[in-house]
Amino acid sequence: MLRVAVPNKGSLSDAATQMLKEAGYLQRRDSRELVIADEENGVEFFYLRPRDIAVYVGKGTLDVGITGRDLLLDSEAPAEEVFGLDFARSTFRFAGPAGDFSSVEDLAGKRIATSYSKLVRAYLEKRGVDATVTRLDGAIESSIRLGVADAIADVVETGNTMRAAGLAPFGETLMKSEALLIKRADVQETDAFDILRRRLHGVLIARQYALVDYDIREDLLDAATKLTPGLEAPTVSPLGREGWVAVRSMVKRSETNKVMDNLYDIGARAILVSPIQAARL
Ligand SMILES: Nc1ncnc2c1ncn2[C@@H]1O[C@H](COP(=O)(O)OP(=O)(O)OP(=O)(O)O)[C@@H](O)[C@H]1O
Ligand SMILES: O=P(O)(O)OC[C@H]1O[C@H](OP(=O)(O)OP(=O)(O)O)[C@H](O)[C@@H]1O
Ligand SMILES: [Mg+2]
Repeated sequence: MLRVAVPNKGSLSDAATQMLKEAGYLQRRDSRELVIADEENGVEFFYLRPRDIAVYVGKGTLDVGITGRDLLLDSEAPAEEVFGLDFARSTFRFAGPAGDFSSVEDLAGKRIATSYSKLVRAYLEKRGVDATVTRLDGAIESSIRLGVADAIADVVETGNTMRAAGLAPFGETLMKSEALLIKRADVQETDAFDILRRRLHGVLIARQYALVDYDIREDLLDAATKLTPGLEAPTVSPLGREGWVAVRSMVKRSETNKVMDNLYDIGARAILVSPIQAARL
């Protein structure tokens, strides 16, 4: 059985479970369950702390897992990114009391609190900045007010948490993170792994793309398919109307309205957009 690590708590947990459900896998119903076997698909899911997932996968105890890129780097475990899963997107930034710092060099000799101490130490070393890094578990933004640190390094999504604590980000972004599918470097390329990878990719495609159908005069087909090239090539079918064809293509969901406007402008009609329920490319 393929052994898969799934986050049991925090920002990654619900979205990871939801994605695996959409990919047709059995998921736990009760958050106290630690392991569940999906016999039909030959996969066993282990629910673990997000921070520990790269460690288990790196050591080879588990074959693959879902975790954040920031957590993977901070673990320094020999696990590899397979692909991004397009959720839990965040950046990782230094921040301090507004006006106190303007660049990373200003951190020399200062105290920095973070939950990602290895990632921060590695970055400071690369930049040649000597500072004291203290690892705390969470609510990092409070550490400055409580006198434990001069600056912090933490996950930023909207920036609301930092702003509410009177802190401002400074210096370049240390990294951009999102949830990832990770694997052990030498994981066996079994059928179950290949199917998991393809199914998750299918969920990503179904979420990111929609189908557009429209009718167009044959002489305008080239112009229309330039607007809707699809992933490989659009499907062009005959239409019961002399000189016209029907086209079906995949378009980015975020671009559907713009594409529909542009198609209409060049003469396409009966333009319909529909969601993709599932995909296997
Ligand atoms: N507000 C957020 N928006 C997007 N991603 C986030 C956010 N907070 C944390 N993450 C991402 O979630 C992962 C951290 O997982 P973890 O479970 O430790 O998060 P958490 O939500 O801080 O959990 P906890 O409840 O234990 O504090 C990282 O990859 C991080 O980039
Ligand atoms: O930029 P924002 O949208 O405000 O999101 C970022 C915040 O979210 C996370 O905290 P979380 O809620 O997980 O609390 P924690 O600090 O206890 O981990 C992260 O550690 C930041 O504090
Ligand atoms: Mg947190």
